[in-house]
Amino acid sequence: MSASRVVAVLLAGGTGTRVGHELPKQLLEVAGRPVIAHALEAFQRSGAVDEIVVMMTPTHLAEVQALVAEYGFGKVTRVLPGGDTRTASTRGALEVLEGDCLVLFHDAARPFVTDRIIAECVDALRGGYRAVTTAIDSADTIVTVRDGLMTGSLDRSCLARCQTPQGFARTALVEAYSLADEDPSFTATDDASVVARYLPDEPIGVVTGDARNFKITDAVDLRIAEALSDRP
Ligand SMILES: Nc1ccn([C@@H]2O[C@H](COP(=O)(O)OP(=O)(O)OP(=O)(O)O)[C@@H](O)[C@H]2O)c(=O)n1
Ligand SMILES: C[C@](O)(CO)[C@H](O)COP(=O)(O)O
Repeated sequence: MSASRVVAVLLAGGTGTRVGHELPKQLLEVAGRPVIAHALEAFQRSGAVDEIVVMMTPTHLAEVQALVAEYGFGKVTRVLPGGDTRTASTRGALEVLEGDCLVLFHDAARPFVTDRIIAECVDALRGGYRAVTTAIDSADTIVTVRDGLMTGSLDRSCLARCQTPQGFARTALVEAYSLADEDPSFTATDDASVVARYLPDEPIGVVTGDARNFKITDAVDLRIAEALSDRP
């Protein structure tokens, strides 16, 4: 097992357009505290994590700095402005991280990440994987749609729905993003897919996720989160 330090990066640079509030969704309250505070609490509590960096919507850095102080999240070393896209926020974090650290990227919009998931992601990296994603089975059949018409369906036995954290040896993710820089058609909605695409020989471990670790995406998800927080 390597002794590399583990940095959790909370990706909180979005504005939450689909939720539709004026405040970014990660600052909206669920069970009496901001969504991002729930996620921060999990990484603060985890014995597997040494340091936390937050990539926040540039216009709302002060709110996060204030809540870090209020809740005493002592592992948070930096609250930095996120980029225009999720991957730009990831790149921003990679620019400030150094050395052979292990990095867990987590959506601040997933408040109910569990201790087990965090620990298993770190174990997988310490066990030798240079990339790992959290994922759960899909209960739904996934189909392809074009121009409003269903064009086919995918074999569900080899599909999974990605959650976060996604973890990496820092150097592996830097390498993948450097190759992505040379691709004019680059787009991605998560980080593990960047490794899958640009470092195809790199095995990517899969940690079993949890239905509670869902992403607050639409307004209804705030109500679901509120209900779940009453029933652990
Ligand atoms: N420029 C961005 C965009 C998103 N994120 C973060 O990535 C996670 C997943 O993104 P998403 O759910 O799409 O959040 P938003 O971009 O805020 O939502 P929307 O797409 O509805 O605007 C969130 O924690 C979000 O804050 C980020 O760090 N930087
Ligand atoms: C990273 C992610 O949460 C994995 O499911 C997802 O891809 C983020 O997508 P979003 O459109 O930025 O919410």
